[in-house]
Amino acid sequence: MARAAPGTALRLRPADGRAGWPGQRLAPRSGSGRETGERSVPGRTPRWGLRASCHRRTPGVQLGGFCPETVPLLGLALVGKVVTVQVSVMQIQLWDTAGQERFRKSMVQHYYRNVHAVVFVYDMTNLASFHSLPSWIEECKQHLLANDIPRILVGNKCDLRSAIQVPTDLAQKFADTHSMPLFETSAKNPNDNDHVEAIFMTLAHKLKSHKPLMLSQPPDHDEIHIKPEPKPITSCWC
Ligand SMILES: Nc1nc2c(ncn2[C@@H]2O[C@H](COP(=O)(O)OP(=O)(O)OP(=O)(O)O)[C@@H](O)[C@H]2O)c(=O)[nH]1
Repeated sequence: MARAAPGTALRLRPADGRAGWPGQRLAPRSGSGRETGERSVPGRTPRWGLRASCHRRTPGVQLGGFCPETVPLLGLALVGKVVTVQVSVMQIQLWDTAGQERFRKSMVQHYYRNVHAVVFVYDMTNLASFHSLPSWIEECKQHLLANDIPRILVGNKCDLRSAIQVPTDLAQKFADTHSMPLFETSAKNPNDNDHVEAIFMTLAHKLKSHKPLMLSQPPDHDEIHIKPEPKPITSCWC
């Protein structure tokens, strides 16, 4: 979602693969025909765990698993996911960008085109990542993302309790100031997988109510049926 701040941009596209989506151009096809892939684009301070959250680089995987990635992302990672929101089906593309500045410059314009939502991700064990959030919000503004598109704030690595540098009340205050729900989670802790998924389901709900980009096709597989919208929490799920 602007790179979720650091982070991830979400685009919705019809499941029938109609033209006009950047991901079509960029993403290799998986066996199922769903798109997953990666390409270069902007990012944030590296090593915040966004990739692990998005379970990138593995076509067809579910959101929420942990990828013990140790190599910095050099470009853009794209994860496709089909979700069912109430009676609607939508395909979500999560665009994870490189954390390193030098990989961001050339792709930044493309990256912000047709973004429908933003997940701002910071590393709870890295205060600098939290402090850079305003610059990511500003970057979204500069690229003309509408102020009212769905945005959420995610603190990752809450499993590293003894290393936490960003207290929940500080993050909550920031989230309130910017009218975003706050989630604190761990991409690593297997018990948190559902919670990571719940975060994206919250976003799906927000997207549904924000823009009726629902699909008419029934899903074939790899779908999530969701119930009432998960509530953001302000405490660690570990
Ligand atoms: N303990 C713990 N480690 C995590 C978690 N999420 C990610 N990591 C680790 O943090 C490192 C960075 O994770 P990535 O997902 O690659 O981070 P990134 O923000 O995408 O980094 P770039 O690819 O450089 O943009 C990896 O070694 C992950 O294994 C988490 O929730 N808990």
